Amino acid sequence: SEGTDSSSGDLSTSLHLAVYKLEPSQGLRLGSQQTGCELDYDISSPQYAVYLGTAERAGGLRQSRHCASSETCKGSFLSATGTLDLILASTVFVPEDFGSFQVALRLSGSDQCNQGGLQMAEGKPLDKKLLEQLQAAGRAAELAANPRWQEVLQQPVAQFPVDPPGAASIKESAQLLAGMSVWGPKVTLKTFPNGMRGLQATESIKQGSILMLFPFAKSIKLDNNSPKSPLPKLIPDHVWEAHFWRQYPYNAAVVLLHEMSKGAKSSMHKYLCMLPKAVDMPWQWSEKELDEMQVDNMKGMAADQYQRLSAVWHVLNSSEVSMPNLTWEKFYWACNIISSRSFGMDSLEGLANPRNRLLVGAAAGILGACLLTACLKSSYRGWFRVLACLLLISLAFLSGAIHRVLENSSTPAHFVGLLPGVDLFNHQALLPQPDIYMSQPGQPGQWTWKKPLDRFVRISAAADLLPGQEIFISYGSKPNAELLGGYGFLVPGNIWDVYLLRNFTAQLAEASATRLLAPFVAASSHLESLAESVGVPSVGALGVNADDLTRLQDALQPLIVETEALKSGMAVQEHAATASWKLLGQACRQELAWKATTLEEDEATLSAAGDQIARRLWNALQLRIGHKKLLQKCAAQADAAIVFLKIQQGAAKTDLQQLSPHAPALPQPHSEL
Ligand SMILES: C[S@@+](CC[C@H](N)C(=O)[O-])C[C@H]1O[C@@H](n2cnc3c(N)ncnc32)[C@H](O)[C@@H]1O
Repeated sequence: SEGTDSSSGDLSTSLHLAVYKLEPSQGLRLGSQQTGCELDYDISSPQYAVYLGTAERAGGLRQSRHCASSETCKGSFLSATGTLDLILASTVFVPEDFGSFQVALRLSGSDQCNQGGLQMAEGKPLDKKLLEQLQAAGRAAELAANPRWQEVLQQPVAQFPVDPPGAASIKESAQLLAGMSVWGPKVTLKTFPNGMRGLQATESIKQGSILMLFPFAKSIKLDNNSPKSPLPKLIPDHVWEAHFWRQYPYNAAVVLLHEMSKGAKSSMHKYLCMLPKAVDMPWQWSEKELDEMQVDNMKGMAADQYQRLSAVWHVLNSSEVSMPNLTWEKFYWACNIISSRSFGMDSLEGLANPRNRLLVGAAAGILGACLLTACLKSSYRGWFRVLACLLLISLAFLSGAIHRVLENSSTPAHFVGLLPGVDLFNHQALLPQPDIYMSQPGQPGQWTWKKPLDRFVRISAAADLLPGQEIFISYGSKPNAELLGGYGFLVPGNIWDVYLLRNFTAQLAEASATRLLAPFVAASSHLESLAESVGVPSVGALGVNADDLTRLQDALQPLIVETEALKSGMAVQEHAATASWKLLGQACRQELAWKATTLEEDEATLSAAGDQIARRLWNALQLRIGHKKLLQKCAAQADAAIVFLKIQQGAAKTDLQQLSPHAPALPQPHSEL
């Protein structure tokens, strides 16, 4: 029943059962008007962790109890000194849809307790003070149980609703998920307050325990390296081989489209209904929108992506391919889906191949049957029977050995696939460690199909997880531009963010034109090794974040020493350290000066736009704000290093104020170096 309810009668002997639906920030209040009554409660299968408390009518919490989700929560409260209210509330994360509870209550005590019965008020906001008390009690317990929770609570929540709507509603999706082959009893699907669909722990999960299993066979997948067409009837091998669409993500998109074309007949139909209707990628943005990112190569990258898509689309429409009813919109949707939610998986061919497994099994079976017959047939001579029996025993060991030989000689295959359920975890970019890892303990975010017969994708907890907590996986240590380009989202405050110093080579050349670095710049191999040493494979642009900067300086300094020493034969160690830091600081400031707007202006634009801001503009602004903060930080770090060196070198009188970390002032070109 829903709504206000009350009951009367002999409550000391009757159980009152009610199912209540609660709204966010609301509680269920059940009360007795009498003193000295005992209220037994029995709450079965709450969907979320709840707090129960009793309160005096005048306010103030008297007793409280935390009930974990899926725990059957039983106990009793006594209304010792006055009237008693039983309050049910979810506190830590008040879910949007609080769900339904079955609450069984039994009121006993004196006859007085029956008078007035149980008053039930549903859907009324809880007394603020009481709720705060409950929250404080609940949080204190949870914080004490897991200090990591503090970090999680402090994470900023993105204001913008980041997820595109799914084809199915969250409720439908949860039902669909339950009907699929995903095992994950402690995990539930949810839309979080920031509008993002993701997975939430419904109860405490211990570090290392498995929280989700998914059979590999139920995924939509293909071998990423295979030259053969996965759909030879629709796309002949020679067409498949001839085009670059054999590459990710186009190859897997074609397989997804084929699965979609089966409609309700597809074995993956439930999963397909859960996929987002649209994923917005930068290649779909207008030039003006791309400009808002203030990243040089974005337009080029977007144009390149669009051209590749168009080329594949062109071949798909040719007479050699028979994929009817395919539209451009469906095609690029599939590519975007693969790009934003597929997994790469290494597997072992050989035994992993079901046909090979069948062959090994059949051969062992036939041999075993022959030997068994030989064992049992009395017509054979005694010694032969003994030998046959021994062989039979060793067959068991033999099959194990064959297995191992095949396993070791198997070639690894790289699959790309969609893993239903597993693809509902969102990306953690605010903490270095994700909450979960896949299959291989100790290597969060990476996994290999170690055992060929291991047919389940396993998701295990990388830390203790608390009820109500969103569970994040890692998509890799990706900077925001890469997240935006490959997945259509970014994370403000992303700890992996990197800024590509454009034309760093040119800046070096400029710096060296008159002085130091001429031979160094001339030797492009030097530059390449420099780029490699900071983990950025491209020449001409170097990625910087605070860590890279130190590594970059480390790499730059000996080269300056080398060059200068060659020129003058002097020991230039000290000068080179300062020079390399100056060069880096200058590069960061130069980059900031090239931007069309300042950080302050961007932040003002963002806050002026408010909640109604267009999604693309929000993404572009967040990207460029993040970049500018990074550049300022790097410039400040370079300044600090120079000050430190000066102090070290005894060039006292250094005024720290002089080198303000955020000073936009530009060093003159060719200055001092
Ligand atoms: C593998 S899916 C994750 C599940 C997805 N939220 C859903 O409901 O289908 C990847 C997509 O989720 C969203 N996403 C994942 N992690 C995110 C994050 N940290 N911030 C914002 N959006 C995120 C992006 O839309 C991304 O393209």
